Amino acid sequence: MSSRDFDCIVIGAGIQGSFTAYHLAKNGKKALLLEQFFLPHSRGSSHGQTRIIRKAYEQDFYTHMMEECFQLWAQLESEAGVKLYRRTGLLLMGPEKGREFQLFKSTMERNRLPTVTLGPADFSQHIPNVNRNPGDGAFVDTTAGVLYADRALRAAQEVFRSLGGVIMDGEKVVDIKPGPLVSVTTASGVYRAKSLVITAGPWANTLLSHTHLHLPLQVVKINVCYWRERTPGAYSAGNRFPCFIHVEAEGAGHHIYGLPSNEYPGLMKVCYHMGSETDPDDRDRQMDRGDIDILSRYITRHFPGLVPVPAVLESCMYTVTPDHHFVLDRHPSHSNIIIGAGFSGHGFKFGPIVGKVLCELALGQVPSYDLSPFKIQRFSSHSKSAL
Ligand SMILES: Cc1cc2nc3c(=O)[nH]c(=O)nc-3n(C[C@H](O)[C@H](O)[C@H](O)COP(=O)(O)OP(=O)(O)OC[C@H]3O[C@@H](n4cnc5c(N)ncnc54)[C@H](O)[C@@H]3O)c2cc1C
Ligand SMILES: O=C(O)[C@@H]1CCCCN1
Repeated sequence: MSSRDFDCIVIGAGIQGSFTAYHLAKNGKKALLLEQFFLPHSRGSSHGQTRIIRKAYEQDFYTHMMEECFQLWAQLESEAGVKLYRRTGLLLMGPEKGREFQLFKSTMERNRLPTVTLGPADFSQHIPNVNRNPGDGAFVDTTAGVLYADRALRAAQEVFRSLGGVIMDGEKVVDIKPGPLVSVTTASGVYRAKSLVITAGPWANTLLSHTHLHLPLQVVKINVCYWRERTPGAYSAGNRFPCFIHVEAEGAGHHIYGLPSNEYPGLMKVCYHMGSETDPDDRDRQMDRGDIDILSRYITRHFPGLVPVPAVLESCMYTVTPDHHFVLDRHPSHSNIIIGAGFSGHGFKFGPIVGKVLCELALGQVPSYDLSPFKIQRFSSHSKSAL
């Protein structure tokens, strides 16, 4: 094999591509991970200090993946010798009789997951400094917590490299030629491989256009807001304050969620689970702050211990599918091109499993999980394949 020939090429060194490369290397494959920007960078979806990890989901298929996923995160922690997970628990709140709250609750019950239900009387004892809505139900997913995202991305890439994997950063893919050997062109030349995995985050459709496939993906900019505690530590991980998700919160069309103060002492991250459409190459031209207004009102009402003006603002992007489920599938016309896309703002925690199944697909193996919820076919009325 020449230095430009690989068993598999992965395009995009976000969390999904990095874990795919990691699993390929663990399988003894010669893998190349190509990234358009110099690493690390803050232009995609995987940067930043923290993400939520949880088993609480509306659908069983996500909950089922999390069992092994927690183990794989722990394995990466020990391989890289770095702490990636902090257990905090996750408070799930929402109208008790509402559809979403009931879906979360029933998944927890059906799967017998460790849960603490908080009635109105226990709530303020366990969750101080939060004004609960009358009529809201609340429970805690006790194994949930925080993942240290930047560290995790670096760790997956380091282990990949230590296993002989090659990462080429600052190398933007400008063309893909499908075939039994796929050719991938960057400014530095042409690479070839038996299979190709495309994990390009917000740029998925730009890359897929070289293969005449278009997926119904919406790219949105997320304002990542940190709010100052009036009393430092009032909502801190050290004081056992949990992550939270508030579903169907009044006046908000999408979830509002937060992580305890931890990475930036004295600041709690509280965000809106949606944003406004953006071009990933021009992200910060999108200046919509309607979400911040919603959050300020929410914080005034529910988190009296936070100053309701963001102290720190960062930016990130979601790539959203119509049903908010991922795309984990083979290309409909080229079976050796594998697509991981549309992680819809909740894909980070699944990185180790997404990487595992994309690696399995790339190697022609039967995937370890039922991937039917993630098939491209479900968009048949949306996707335009010119082939
Ligand atoms: C604010 C925010 C909060 C979130 N919270 C959570 C959470 O609490 N829990 C959770 O589980 N998930 C969460 N997520 C979602 C999670 O972070 C994403 O689902 C995940 O990071 C997506 O990773 P990715 O690898 O698909 O994309 P990316 O990280 O965007 O990676 C794609 C990579 O491909 C590269 N690329 C693109 N085009 C090319 C090209 N032509 N050539 C070479 N390289 C290319 C890009 O530069 C990029 O590095 C959150 C996301 C955001 C934005
Ligand atoms: O994936 C998660 O756990 C969070 C939930 C809230 C919105 C952002 N993503």
